[in-house]
Amino acid sequence: MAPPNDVRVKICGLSTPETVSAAVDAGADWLGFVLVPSSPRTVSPEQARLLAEPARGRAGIVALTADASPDELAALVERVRPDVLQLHGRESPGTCLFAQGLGVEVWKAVGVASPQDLRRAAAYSAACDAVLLDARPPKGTDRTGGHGQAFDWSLLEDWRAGGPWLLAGGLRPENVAEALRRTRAPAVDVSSGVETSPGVKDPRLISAFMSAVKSA
Ligand SMILES: O=C(O)c1ccccc1NCC(=O)[C@H](O)[C@H](O)COP(=O)(O)O
Repeated sequence: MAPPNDVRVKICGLSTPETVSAAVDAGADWLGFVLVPSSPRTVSPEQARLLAEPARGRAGIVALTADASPDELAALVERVRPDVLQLHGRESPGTCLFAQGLGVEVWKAVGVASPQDLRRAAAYSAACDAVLLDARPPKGTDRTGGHGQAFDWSLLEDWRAGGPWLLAGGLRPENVAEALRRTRAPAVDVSSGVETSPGVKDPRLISAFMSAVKSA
């Protein structure tokens, strides 16, 4: 059997103590809390902080927001005390730099559907700590992530990242090994693929996803 690899994993959209604990026990590197009101996974800053508390020091705490103002970002950092702010809207590189000044790591999500999107992602590398490549949201929705849809991984075949990055979008226990083989991603992010319905995480799927990554 091949030795476990060092691909890192973020489980996103956690909203119960049981699934936080399942993710930590399965070896997740980061736990994501969605602070976007239109999401089926949304939690308040206070809920995120309470849910994260038992996991601090065992996994990185990621607070996810979209198109928040500078004041809102500062309040969110104060109230949740995350290790990472994931900006999942139309934030500029300038906003990423501002968020870094709040004393947290900043990850910028970029929707990918074309080589041009990858060039856009490169423009963020100097302004944030990591870029998260995700599928673009389906037309007609203003929710920018968590749709369980993959983008065309062949776009990444000749792509060279300008810095740390994560692969997201439509990953599941059944397809994550293929995604890793085709994209050589150093880290992956999953939400819908470890749920039984939107917003309802399943500890068994979390464990299956982690095993699929580690044995890829
Ligand atoms: O998850 C959400 O509901 C969400 C809402 C608004 C903005 C971003 C959101 N999620 C961002 C994530 O990091 C997801 O994990 C990522 O989009 C992958 O989701 P999925 O394809 O469902 O695995």
